[in-house]
Amino acid sequence: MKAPLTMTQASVNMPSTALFPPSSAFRTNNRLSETPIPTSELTLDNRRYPAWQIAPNLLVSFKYAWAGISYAFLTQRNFRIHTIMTATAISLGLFLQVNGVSMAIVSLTCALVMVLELLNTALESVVDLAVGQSYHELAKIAKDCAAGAVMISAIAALLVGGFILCPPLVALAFAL
Ligand SMILES: Nc1ncnc2c1ncn2[C@@H]1O[C@H](COP(=O)(O)OP(=O)(O)OP(=O)(O)O)[C@@H](O)[C@H]1O
Repeated sequence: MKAPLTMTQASVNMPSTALFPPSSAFRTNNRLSETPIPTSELTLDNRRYPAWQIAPNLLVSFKYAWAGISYAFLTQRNFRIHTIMTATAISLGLFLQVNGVSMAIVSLTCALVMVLELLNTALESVVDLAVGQSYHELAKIAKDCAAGAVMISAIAALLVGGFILCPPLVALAFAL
């Protein structure tokens, strides 16, 4: 039985044909049958449902990740707002010289909002891919819940930012 590859082994040892196999090999090697592959046998080259393309190395993975972030920034108004809010909160924290733990909390909370907005965008795309422009109650539930998750995280970020940044800001204002 073939031993599962680690990520490093896979990228060093795997021939490019394993990542981009011809269609016939794709079906046999990747076993696109209905037979489930035991988890212990899963490797990088026999993913149950391989993607149209798989990133061949870490650098290319980063490129795709950046493409996703750029897409969200260019197309999602809310993502742009979250980016500006994050930049403002972190700049303010640095300017007010709040302590390291507080900066970490502000950064993590802001990152959570941006991450959820990215996931919301991803989910919207998958839902649109599945149902197109037709109405479906489950599509509505999926999109509304994802939007709700973003909203809750944004409210939490505002509260965290307010609790951490407002006291030193007010103190500074009174000191002037
Ligand atoms: N296929 C669908 N079936 C049913 N309702 C839908 C469907 N597509 C969108 N909706 C409804 O319209 C709302 C807006 O959908 P849309 O895809 O425009 O999200 P959005 O406004 O871009 O969300 P966000 O502002 O978070 O990016 C959804 O929250 C949902 O209530």
